[in-house]
Amino acid sequence: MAALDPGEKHTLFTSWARSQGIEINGVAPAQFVDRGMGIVAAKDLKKGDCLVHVPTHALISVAQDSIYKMTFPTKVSVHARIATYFSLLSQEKESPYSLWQDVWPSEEDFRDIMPIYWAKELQELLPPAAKTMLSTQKSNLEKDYQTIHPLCPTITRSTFTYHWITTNTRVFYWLYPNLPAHSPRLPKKSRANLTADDCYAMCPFMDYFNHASTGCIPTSDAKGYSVHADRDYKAGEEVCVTYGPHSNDFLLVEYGFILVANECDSVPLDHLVVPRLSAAQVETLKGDGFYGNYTLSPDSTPPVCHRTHGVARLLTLPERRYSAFVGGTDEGSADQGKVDAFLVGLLVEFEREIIEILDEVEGQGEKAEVLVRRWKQVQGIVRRGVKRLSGEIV
Ligand SMILES: C[S@@+](CC[C@H](N)C(=O)[O-])C[C@H]1O[C@@H](n2cnc3c(N)ncnc32)[C@H](O)[C@@H]1O
Repeated sequence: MAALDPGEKHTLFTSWARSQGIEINGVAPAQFVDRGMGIVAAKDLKKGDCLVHVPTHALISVAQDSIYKMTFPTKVSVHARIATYFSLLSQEKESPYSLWQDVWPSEEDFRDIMPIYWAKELQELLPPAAKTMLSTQKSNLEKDYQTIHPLCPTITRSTFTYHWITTNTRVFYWLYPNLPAHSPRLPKKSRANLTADDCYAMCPFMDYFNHASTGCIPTSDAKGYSVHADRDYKAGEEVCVTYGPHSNDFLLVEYGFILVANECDSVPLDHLVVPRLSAAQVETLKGDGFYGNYTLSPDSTPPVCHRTHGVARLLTLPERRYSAFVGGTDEGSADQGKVDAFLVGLLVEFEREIIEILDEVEGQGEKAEVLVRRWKQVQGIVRRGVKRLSGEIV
């Protein structure tokens, strides 16, 4: 349920956004109980209506004068440059973006929801996939802080962390379509060399949109970033965009929330499979491109991915049967019963572990509420996997 009058600071920011040329049509910011701010339809909307357009000159990217002129050494990531820019602005009396910065979640808000801010013992209770993602996130942040600290010693670790996480949770993918392919303003000086980590832009007002697995799909071109309605909306309904086809472990670590129903959800099985492999089997799998990323998806057919079928064959059958399967000369249906029985065994073992972990997580009280919900989802996915693989349900 949204509060339609979100308060003065949001009204002031919205007026400022309009003064920057940002078009806002029939939508407004609103406060929600469980997700901070979001966007609601301020009137009935029609599919295809342009709801928000942020012109290129209003985006904040490393190609924009104010960051480009900071002349960072090339080793400084795009993420770090943007976080540094906003960290430095936060130290100034007057910031050109103060009205925008005023409507961002506070560090206190992040402490509750973002796993990177949680106590170590709570982080230890994350599902394995989320734990791996958190570890990568922590080392990226640390690397960025260590490169920035000598260059900008006035930025404290906590200020940098806050702006790095703010950037992480609010950034849009921007391929610099307004710049020539070899512009010196491109982070790698040639469009062909860009990776996803180079393509960051902060978009004022657009960053109010919350995520849904089915929602509006933001689009960009040389003129800027836009959101069009993906369907008709009634006045008062929340309008979401989709951040991408992400699992709930990813959403939890990168954005601090999980969806109740997430059609893109899955449970990686690497922590169950990899410890069972001998060094020789690891080499074989690497050589065949079948090492790691073993995934259980509750609703796909079959419920585990092709890679998992491959590794399960290596672990249960003579190697030639595995080779025939990964080489594509045998689709492996004759061995399917044996392979499925092996997978069911793995999942039943995981289910036992989950019951113990849930006991521990439930003992952590209110601060672990999202973890309890996530582990129950994982339990549901694993149970469904067992039933489908054992033929109890289709
Ligand atoms: C781009 S911001 C969206 C605006 C944000 N809610 C705010 O208060 O400013 C992304 C953040 O919004 C929250 N969020 C987005 N979608 C959500 C959802 N479906 N459920 C709960 N929180 C969500 C998460 O905290 C996420 O890190």
